[in-house]
Amino acid sequence: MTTTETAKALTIAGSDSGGGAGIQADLKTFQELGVYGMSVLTAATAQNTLGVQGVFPLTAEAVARQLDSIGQDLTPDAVKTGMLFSADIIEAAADRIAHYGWRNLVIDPVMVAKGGAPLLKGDAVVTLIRNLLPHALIITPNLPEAEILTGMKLFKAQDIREAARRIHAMGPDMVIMKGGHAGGDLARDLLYDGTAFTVFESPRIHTMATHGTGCTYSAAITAGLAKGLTTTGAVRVAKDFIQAAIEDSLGIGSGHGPTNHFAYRRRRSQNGGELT
Ligand SMILES: Nc1ncnc2c1ncn2[C@@H]1O[C@H](COP(=O)(O)OP(=O)(O)OP(=O)(O)O)[C@@H](O)[C@H]1O
Ligand SMILES: Cc1ncc(CO)c(N)n1
Repeated sequence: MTTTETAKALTIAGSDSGGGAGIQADLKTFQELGVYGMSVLTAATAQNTLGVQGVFPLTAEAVARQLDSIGQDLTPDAVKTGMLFSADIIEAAADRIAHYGWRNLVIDPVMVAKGGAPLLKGDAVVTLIRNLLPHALIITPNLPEAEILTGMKLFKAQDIREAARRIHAMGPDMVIMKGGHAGGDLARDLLYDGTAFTVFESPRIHTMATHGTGCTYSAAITAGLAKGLTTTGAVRVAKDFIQAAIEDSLGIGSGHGPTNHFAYRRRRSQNGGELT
């Protein structure tokens, strides 16, 4: 991106009709961080704060055509993937990402919704590893996803570090092991760049309103990369963004409510700060 251009980010993900996760969370986050958002839809989900009531995937052809429409006219400065659902959609996405040479790829390896509904078919995990991970700048697994990727059980800190090393060996330049699912007073994320570990942590908030935290966090990282931040800078902003979004919850719905995508920008403007 040159300084005169608007930063553009693309999300390749599923729709959450409830608006808290998926494409909707990604586009809201891009917008809040001052980045022009584009979207390639992989599936519609019938979903609310109570759970997932239905999953309706698009064909791989429909995904490939959307990617071509972007690639033939609009070059994203950063790209993220979320719910990809099936092996053939992953193949189409990996093929088009490689074809257009898109950089700054963030993979959120979405597998299961918080209520337990599968968002990735079991037989697609191997395709995700083989076809998509080698193109990634960053992958952001939560602990259950990291367990599926590595076949390990992740209870101890040293095992989480070993899992990060193994996922790094699958191809991404960097791995962020997210700590939302771990216990303890801190929500601690671990960034591994193939050499060293960097810890990003914040006080854990006790709330039901954590629907879409992973989507929002990886979208905020993607927005930062699109604007030309370093990886560490993008993760730092994303951590502040998700912390504010969980803290200032909206009280929407009667189940696991969405996070507050306005919160980070509101706080920045109240403090007289510029957006980073
Ligand atoms: N209760 C919490 N308090 C503070 N931070 C949290 C909390 N839960 C999650 N986070 C942070 O939110 C980000 C996303 O992590 P998480 O592990 O929840 O992702 P996820 O399980 O993929 O989310 P989802 O599947 O709902 O999209 C991480 O930075 C994590 O540390
Ligand atoms: C569409 C969609 N993508 C991702 C998630 C994971 O939070 C979800 N619940 N729904």
